Amino acid sequence: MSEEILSINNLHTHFFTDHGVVPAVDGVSLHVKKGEIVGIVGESGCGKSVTSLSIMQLVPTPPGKIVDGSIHFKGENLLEASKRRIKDIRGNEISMIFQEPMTSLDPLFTIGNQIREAIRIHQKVTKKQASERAIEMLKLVGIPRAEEVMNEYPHQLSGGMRQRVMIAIAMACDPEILIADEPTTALDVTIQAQILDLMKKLNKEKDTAILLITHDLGVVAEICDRVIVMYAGQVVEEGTTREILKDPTHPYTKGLIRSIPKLHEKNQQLYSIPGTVPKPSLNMTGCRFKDRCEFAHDRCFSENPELFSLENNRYSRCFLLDASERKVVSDAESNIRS
Ligand SMILES: Nc1ncnc2c1ncn2[C@@H]1O[C@H](COP(=O)(O)OP(=O)(O)OP(=O)(O)O)[C@@H](O)[C@H]1O
Repeated sequence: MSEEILSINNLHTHFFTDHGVVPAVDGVSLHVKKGEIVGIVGESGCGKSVTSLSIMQLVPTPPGKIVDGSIHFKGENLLEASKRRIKDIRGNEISMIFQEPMTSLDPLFTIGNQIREAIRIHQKVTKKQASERAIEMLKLVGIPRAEEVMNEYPHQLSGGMRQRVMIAIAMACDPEILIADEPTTALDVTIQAQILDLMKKLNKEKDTAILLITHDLGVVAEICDRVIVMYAGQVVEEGTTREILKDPTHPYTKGLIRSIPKLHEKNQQLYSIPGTVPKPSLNMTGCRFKDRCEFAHDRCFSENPELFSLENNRYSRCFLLDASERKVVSDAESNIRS
């Protein structure tokens, strides 16, 4: 697991609206290796979806525009690639699945039709060969009665089954990387667990890298090797899932972890981070999280911290990480707890 296949550097994607410029993605860098599962996590409005849409150049233009940065896929800068090349990569080398499969599937066409179509766009195969591949894919994603389901319409399937179909379509051309934007959010927990298991299985069997976008750290904990925490258009923390969950350094990550309900605690008081994610704007000053941060001090209001590099390939955007100030975090925390 070493070859880097996706590399985003200093990406800036803006929306030019009547109310001003929204820097939805503001200097994001992220890297995905072959076979790796990387999670992008953050609350609604943090810029997760716009980051993933930027990769496939699916940001609505206008009002959106990638204004700076680079996106390399296996060494090729996608921002310099032709429209034809991007179309060829989409659904072939890089596939995407979204939250609500009903809106991605066409209600007027059978499941078989839609998978066959997805295969034939990218591969020179006969209709019969495409049908065989489609059935093989439906079986791979655990759809019972695959042959019959080929002739059914999306509304005849449950939400979980529709999401499996979407994964089958996404995986039909053996992509190098699957971008999954909140793939389990619309599903109930047991189905959610099955879909995550399926993604894990496909990742293992096919060595497909997965970029998983979610607001749910519980989902990240289930399947991701590494996690990138986004806040108001920027990366605020990055590291292995294990390290981040065990020892989060950014107050936002700490808040997200505190918000995960504990299974075995009776009468627990559910925690939520006070306030909401600010709408990004070009004239924001200071740390973006300062208004919701219990540790914010003067410097946080005047200066936006850089993404500091820590040990073990970890990164965090917080002044409290300075050796002396780090102590302040622990002191403040122990005061709060006592
Ligand atoms: N078409 C658009 N026009 C203007 N602003 C937009 C547009 N699309 C997204 N934004 C803004 O970009 C920012 C990032 O949005 P994005 O959808 O990437 O967030 P997210 O973290 O994926 O949230 P969610 O989980 O709700 O999808 C938000 O402030 C959002 O309002």
